Amino acid sequence: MPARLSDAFKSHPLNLQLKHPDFNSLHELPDSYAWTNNDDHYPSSLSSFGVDDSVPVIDLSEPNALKLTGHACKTWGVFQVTNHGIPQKLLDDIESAGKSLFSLPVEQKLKAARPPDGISGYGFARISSFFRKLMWSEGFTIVGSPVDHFRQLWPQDYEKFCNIIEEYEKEMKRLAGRLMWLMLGSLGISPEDVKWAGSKGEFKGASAALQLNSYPACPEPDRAMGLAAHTDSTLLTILYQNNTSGLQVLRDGTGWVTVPPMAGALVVNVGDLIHILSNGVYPSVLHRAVVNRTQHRLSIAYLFGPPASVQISPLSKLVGPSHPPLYRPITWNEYLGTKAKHFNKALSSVRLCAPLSSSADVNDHNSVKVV
Ligand SMILES: C=C1C[C@]23C[C@@]1(O)CC[C@H]2[C@@]12CCC[C@@](C)(C(=O)O1)[C@H]2[C@@H]3C(=O)O
Ligand SMILES: O=C(O)CCC(=O)C(=O)O
Ligand SMILES: [Fe+2]
Repeated sequence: MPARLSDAFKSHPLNLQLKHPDFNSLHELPDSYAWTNNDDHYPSSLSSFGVDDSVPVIDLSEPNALKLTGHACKTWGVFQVTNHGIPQKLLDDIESAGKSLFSLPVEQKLKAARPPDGISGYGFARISSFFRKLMWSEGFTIVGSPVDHFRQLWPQDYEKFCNIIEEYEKEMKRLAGRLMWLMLGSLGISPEDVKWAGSKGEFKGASAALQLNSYPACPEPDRAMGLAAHTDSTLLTILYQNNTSGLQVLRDGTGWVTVPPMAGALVVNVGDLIHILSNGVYPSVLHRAVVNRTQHRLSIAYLFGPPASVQISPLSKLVGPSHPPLYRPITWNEYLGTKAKHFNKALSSVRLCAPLSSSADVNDHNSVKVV
C-alpha cells in the first residue's frame, strides 16, 4: 500500500508533556512563554521599521501573472494573490469555523488532541520541541477526514463544520494546482515534465494538510512569539489570515517584513519541496507569526504537497553540467520525518553539494541555530 501523509510521524513521535493553557485566563506572561534576547529568533529582533519594501501582490486575472509569479518566487518566496476565485463566503465560513473551534473550553479541545505519533488534531505546533520557550498559539491540523475529531468537538453540529472543511479543501486544491503551474511554467516546465502531476497536470494524487492557527491577544506581545521562524515542508502553502497582522517574512538585507492582511487576498509561500524541485532557484521563505496586545488573530494554512510516496528531486530540465542537482530525491513523508528531526536544517541535510553560483540556494537556512 502506498504511504499516506497521516503516517509521516509514526516513527517520529512528539512527546511534549506540556500543559495546554486557557490563554484567556492568563493576564501576565508566564516565564515559560517569555522569550529573551538569548532565544533564537527573539520576537522584536531585526524588524524592518521604515523600510519601503513590500511583499508583491499578484492579480491572477492579469495576463502577466506568470511572469510576476516567477519574479516573486525568485526574489521573495512569498506573495499575495487577488482574483483567485475562492468565494468570499467560503473564507468567511472557514474563519467562523476556526473561531468557533478555538473558543471551545480547553477540556473540550483536548478531546480532539493530536496523538504523539499522529498528524491530525489539536495541540502545540510540532516545532515546539526545538525551543526552550513556548509559543503563544494553539493549532488544529486536519489531514483526511476531520469527522472523528469534529464529532468530539461539536457532537451536535459536526456535519456542518465537516462540510465547510471539505468545500475549502476542494477549492484550495484547485487553486494550488493553478499556482503550481504559474510557478513551474515560469521556470519553463510543462505538465509532461512532471509525471506525478497526472496526464492533464491536475495534481490528482496530491496530498495536503489544513492547519488552523489561533493567536490570542497577549499581555506582553514584545516578549512572546506566536509561531517561531520556520519554512514550510510543502510545495506551496496558501494562507488565509483574518484582519489582524502578525505574519512576517525574513527578507535578505532588510529583516522581518510584515505581510499585511488584505481583505479577500490570500498569501502564498514557497515551500521546501519547490525549493528542491527548482534546484534552489525558488528558495523557500523563512516566516514567523508575532502576536499583539488587543486582537485575537486567526490564520488558516493549506499545506500542499505531492503524493506522499513520490520521490521529489530537482527537475531534469533545470539541471545540467553547469547546474548539478543540489538535492537528493526524497518523498514528502520522508521529508516531514527529516523536518521532525532536524527542523530548519532539514533542507541542508538533503543537500548533495554546494551551489556553483552564489545566487542559487540563498535561503538554505544553514545558519539557523536550533536550540
Ligand atoms: C504537513 C505538515 C506541515 C507541518 C507539519 C504538518 O504535518 C502539518 C502542520 C504543518 C505545520 C504548520 C505550522 C508550522 C509547522 C512548521 C508545524 O509545526 O506544523 C508546519 C509543518 C511544516 O511545514 O513542516
Ligand atoms: O499564522 C501565520 O500567519 C503563519 C502560519 C504558518 O506559518 C503555518 O501554519 O505554517
Ligand atoms: Fe508556515
